[in-house]
Amino acid sequence: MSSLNILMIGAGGIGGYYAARLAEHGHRVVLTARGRHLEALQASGLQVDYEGRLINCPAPALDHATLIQTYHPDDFDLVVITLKSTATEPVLDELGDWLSRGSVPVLSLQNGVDNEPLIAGRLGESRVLGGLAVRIGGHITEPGKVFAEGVAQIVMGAWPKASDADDARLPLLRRLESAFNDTGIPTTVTPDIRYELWRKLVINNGVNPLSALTGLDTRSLTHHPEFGKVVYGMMAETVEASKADGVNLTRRDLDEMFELIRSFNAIKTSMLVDKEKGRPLELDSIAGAVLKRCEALGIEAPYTFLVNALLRQ
Ligand SMILES: NC(=O)C1=CN([C@@H]2O[C@H](COP(=O)(O)OP(=O)(O)OC[C@H]3O[C@@H](n4cnc5c(N)ncnc54)[C@H](OP(=O)(O)O)[C@@H]3O)[C@@H](O)[C@H]2O)C=CC1
Ligand SMILES: CC(C)(CO)C(=O)C(=O)O
Repeated sequence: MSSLNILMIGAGGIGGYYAARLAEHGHRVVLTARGRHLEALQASGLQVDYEGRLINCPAPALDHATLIQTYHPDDFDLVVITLKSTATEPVLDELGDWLSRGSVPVLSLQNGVDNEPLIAGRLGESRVLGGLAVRIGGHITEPGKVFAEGVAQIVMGAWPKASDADDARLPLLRRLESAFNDTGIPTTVTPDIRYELWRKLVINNGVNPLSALTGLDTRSLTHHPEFGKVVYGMMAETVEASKADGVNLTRRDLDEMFELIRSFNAIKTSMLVDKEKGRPLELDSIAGAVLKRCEALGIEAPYTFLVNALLRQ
């Protein structure tokens, strides 16, 4: 199979990990970053510490102004967005006109259910692939260096759904699924990515804000006699919120997601990492997204309301 050309926008914990795995299997990857992380990537390349193995990835790394001057969007088979959700809109402002010059599909690998609509609003639905990074914990440990753990799956699909059997995104999705699996990234294509994004939001609303508030990892939270109940309560509120988007998650989704995170590694959530580094938190796209939907449905979400309010203080 021919190698892929992939542009990874915002190559931090998640983007850095997947980029390194793809590059070590011969795919061409270009990274974007900024600040000291970018300087380190340009000086010494990306180094990923994954499950006791060091992966060195000498992929080119650029800021967005240089990207625009150097490349045409259709130089790539795929653009992957691995920014924090707080950066989706500002980066679409930076790169939207450039992306509009081409037709390359854009895959979001971010948490939350509101990134794909933002990208679609700018580029049109037919270019958008929704996606999520599942069972992975990853973060920048120092400029140029990423630590990652977990089986690190990807689930992706045409957003919100393929228009028909001739949808041009379907052959690309099949090609990506096959290439990613060959590199050791367990990947599945789903016909209903919004459902999967909401199931992931159940996990993220359950553990991310509470971990940022308490400083506890996912295992400590989900096994804690009191916090475990709060996690379950916040997950249940997310299941209710999904109904506002016509994604009717059920008690079964709730229990499956609770069990998935309860049995996963003890992960320091991405929101806890951001809190410790004094960076903006993805609160609007996680707790805020749930509260907005519950308000529209006229229902209370007291756990999410309280934890969100305490964190925003
Ligand atoms: N980390 C995890 O374990 C998991 C994270 N996720 C989700 O994946 C997504 C990515 O998370 P994560 O990898 O942790 O994020 P990171 O913060 O580690 O990486 C994002 C990178 O994008 C950079 N960036 C932001 N704006 C720009 C810009 N304008 N130009 C160039 N670079 C920019 C950031 O730089 P700067 O630091 O300067 O802002 C940062 O280096 C999130 O939605 C997260 O919720 C999902 C599963 C697990
Ligand atoms: C909770 C976790 C690790 C699940 O993959 C996650 O998505 C995050 O930290 O943002």
